[in-house]
Amino acid sequence: MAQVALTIDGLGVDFGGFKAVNNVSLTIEEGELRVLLGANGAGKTTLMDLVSGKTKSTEGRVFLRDTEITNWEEHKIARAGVGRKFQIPSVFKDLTVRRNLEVASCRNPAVLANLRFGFAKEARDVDRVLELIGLTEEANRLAAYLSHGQTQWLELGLLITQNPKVILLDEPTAGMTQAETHKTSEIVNSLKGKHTLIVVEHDMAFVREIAERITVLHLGAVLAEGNVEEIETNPKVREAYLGSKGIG
Ligand SMILES: Nc1ncnc2c1ncn2[C@@H]1O[C@H](COP(=O)(O)OP(=O)(O)OP(=O)(O)O)[C@@H](O)[C@H]1O
Repeated sequence: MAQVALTIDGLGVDFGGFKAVNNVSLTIEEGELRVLLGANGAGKTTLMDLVSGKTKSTEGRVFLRDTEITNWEEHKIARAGVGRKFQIPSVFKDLTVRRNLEVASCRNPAVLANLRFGFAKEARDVDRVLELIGLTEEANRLAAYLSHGQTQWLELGLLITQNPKVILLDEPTAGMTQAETHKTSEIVNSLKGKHTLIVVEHDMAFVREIAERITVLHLGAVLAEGNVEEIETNPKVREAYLGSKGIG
């Protein structure tokens, strides 16, 4: 049986009487890619905030593998292995793409340990990530000259380099062109099995390209869980999330 990467158990938050997230339970396995879907205000971002420690929960528990991380400080949760990509990139614009990744890899203690044996492994790690995010040809360009999509991919690369146990991606295709969105789906698909990801996304075309298991949130609670077909044909989902228009 696959090892569990993240367990969310009865998690919730009460904002002065309003439960933005209400008794949510999820189990994410190692190497799994889970999509979180839901209409505006369903509680997706708040759930990510509760997992990453940005917001403190008022009920329930969160475990990273076997370690309970409920309501730890945000930086401590990040250090324990929950990596989060926000829409606003934090790349160093006056460094090259490669240098950005090298700097990120030096923040990773495992890579630092390897430096004792020379830089070969670090360089290999950076090359691997460059390939994963499709920026090998841009390696020596300054990050300032990257397109919006490329900057987002580099940001994802910075996260991957730090090798978190779980990666949280909040609307990774926001503001992207169709071509960039498609390339993002290829990148995300290539991460499957190697990294554990939770992806919050609205764009159904993108979701169809990447999704294995989908959890649908509605009014702060889990409404349904299943594969793309099960979700698209689920009457409760169609009614709650999609109105009469259907998914897409
Ligand atoms: N700090 C807060 N205090 C009070 N209400 C909040 C707070 N943060 C979020 N909410 C409310 O909780 C609900 C869930 O918001 P959330 O941003 O998690 O939804 P979402 O599913 O991510 O939506 P979107 O797709 O629009 O980003 C919303 O009604 C929002 O107004």
